[in-house]
Formats: sequence, structure tokens, C-alpha cells
Amino acid sequence: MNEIREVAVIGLGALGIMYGKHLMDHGAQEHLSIIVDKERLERYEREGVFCNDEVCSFHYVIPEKCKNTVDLLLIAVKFNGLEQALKDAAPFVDENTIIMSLLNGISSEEIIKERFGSEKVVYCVALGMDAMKLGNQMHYTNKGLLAFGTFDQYEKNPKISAVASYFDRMEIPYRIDNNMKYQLWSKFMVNVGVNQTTMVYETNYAGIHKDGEARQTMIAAMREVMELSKAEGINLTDEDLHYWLEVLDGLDPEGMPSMRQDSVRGQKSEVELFSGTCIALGNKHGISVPVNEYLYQQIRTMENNI
Ligand SMILES: NC(=O)C1=CN([C@@H]2O[C@H](COP(=O)(O)OP(=O)(O)OC[C@H]3O[C@@H](n4cnc5c(N)ncnc54)[C@H](OP(=O)(O)O)[C@@H]3O)[C@@H](O)[C@H]2O)C=CC1
Ligand SMILES: CC(C)(CO)C(=O)C(=O)O
Repeated sequence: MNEIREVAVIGLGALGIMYGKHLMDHGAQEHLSIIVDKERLERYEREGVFCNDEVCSFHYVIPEKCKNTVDLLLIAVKFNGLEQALKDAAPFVDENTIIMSLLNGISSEEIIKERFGSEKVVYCVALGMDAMKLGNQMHYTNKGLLAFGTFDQYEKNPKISAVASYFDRMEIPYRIDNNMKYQLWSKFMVNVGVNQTTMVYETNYAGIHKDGEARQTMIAAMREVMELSKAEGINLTDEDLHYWLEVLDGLDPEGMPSMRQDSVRGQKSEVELFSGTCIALGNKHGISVPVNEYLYQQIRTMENNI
């Protein structure tokens, strides 16, 4: 496995800016390309892109002008933008490219595998960051980490060590985890709960810290994921639920999950990734998910005019 040198990011939002700026500050320079379409290119150059009030000098590349493929592609778009992003990123992918999806949920990797081949995908979960983007300004205080690895602890995958060695060089916080199916589901459980509930109850973390309808709805939605996980052989338990409640209780009350940020910005949310997936899995396994059905309906209604 060759050393990773050429890297591209598609999706210059909260996570894309955070990792893009980090890589630039750690010497990636001309080896980092930000994939954009023409409209975004013009907008980003006109308005600038800022990370914690510092201007970012990214090297933008449009798909039509792609000259080289990359060793590592980081996908950091929202779920609604995934299909187009995969089309735009295609010229940058060759048979050796490693692809990591920073998207929440349990669906993006399967979609990417179908598009580019399963051997290219390294499973990844973005954990613990508090990145928030408004307009062209992104702020964060906690960088969190990327957990990545395989589904199977016995699988030997040289791509994992190539990514780890690149992240070491670039000082990107990470953890290798070879039970990634569990990691993806565990994070899915918290997102289904907190992302959807803060959106529907139009609140920040303060709204789910106090006991009341919003917090109870969040927990009930997470419990439905726990039931689905059993049918899928993952077996999330009360311990996982309480782990996440503790994490959530420690978050800045003024902060908000990415889905609530979408709603504040008047953008379509990732509802299909969360309750949309729960409803589909509920149908598949004959498990009822009334709280997720309620959240799905509420969110769809809120998004009617977008
Ligand atoms: N924010 C967070 O703290 C966390 C987010 N996540 C997950 O990570 C994923 C990304 O989230 P986040 O960074 O918040 O998302 P954002 O909405 O902040 O950013 C997504 C960016 O993708 C850009 N984009 C969309 N389509 C394309 C395309 N075809 N080409 C180039 N750029 C494109 C958009 O550009 P433009 O703005 O110009 O339209 C937007 O800036 C989501 O799945 C989220 O759930 C996971 C953990 C934490
Ligand atoms: C866990 C949480 C809520 C914050 O990082 C997240 O993943 C998000 O905002 O989408």
C-alpha cells in the first residue's frame, strides 16, 4: 500500500472546513484539493471561507478540470448532497483511492461502496466535535476524533494502516476501531435521538438537558434504534444509551446538533438518514417505531416549504 500524499475533501461545511484547515496547517498545502462545482468555486472565492475567524486559503478543483486522482478522499457533504457529490468526486477516484465518509447514519458507506467498489471504503465515524457553520463562517472549540476501521476484527486491511500513518503525520486525532458496525450504530442511535428532537422542538442542547417532553421523546427514539439494532445483530443496550446521555449532558447548552443547524439555516435536513432509515428497518423486521414515525412526519411538515 502506497503512502497517502494526495488528498481531496468534498463538502466544505462544518466538518470539511475543520479538517481542510487542519490539513493545511499541517503541511498538506498543494497536496490537498477541495472539490467544488463552478457555482461554489465562485462563491467561495468571492466570499471567502473562515475557520475560527481565520481565512482559509484552499486549493479548489472543479471536476471538469481534474488532472490527478487522489490517494484519500474525505466525503463531508450532508446526506441530501451525497449523490451529486459522488458524481463530482468520480474523476478523482482511481483503483487505489481510499474513501472515507464523515457522514452520520448507517447508509452512506453502502451507497459509496455501490458506486465505487467496496474495497475502496474505510468505515469511519466522526465523534465529539462541536463544529458549527453559519454562512461562510465555521467555529469549533473541540476537534473530536475520527474512529475508523473494519467490521471484522480479524480482517487485515492495509488501508487502515495507510490512513493511520497519514493521520499521524498530519496530527489528526483518531482511533482505530475494528468493530465499526457497532460504532456506526451507536452513533446512529444518538443522532436519531438528539438531532431529530432538537429540530422538532426547535431547541438547542439546553432543551434536551432538562427533563420534559423533548428529552423523553429523544430517549424513546433512541430506544427504538436499540430494538432495531437487536434485529440487525448489533445489540445496543441500556449501557450504550446511558453512555450517550452522559455525553449529551456534558455538551454546551447553547450548542446544537448539525440537523438543528440545517433547520435554523432553512435547509433540508438529513431526516431520511435518521427516522427515514428507522422506518425502513422497522418495516423490514416487523418492528413498530412510532416515535420515529412521529418525528419523520413533523420534520417533513416543517420542511414542506423548503
Ligand atoms: N457538524 C458536526 O458537528 C457533525 C456532522 N456530522 C455529519 O457529517 C456530515 C457533514 O456535516 P456538516 O459538515 O455539518 O455539513 P454542512 O451542511 O455544514 O456541510 C456540507 C457542505 O457540503 C457542501 N456540498 C454539498 N454538495 C456538494 C458538492 N456536490 N460539491 C461540493 N460541496 C458540496 C455544501 O456546500 P454549500 O454550503 O456551499 O452548499 C456544504 O457546505 C453530515 O452527515 C453530518 O450529519 C458528523 C459529526 C459531527
Ligand atoms: C453527536 C452530534 C449531535 C454532535 O457532534 C452530531 O453528530 C451532530 O451534530 O450531527
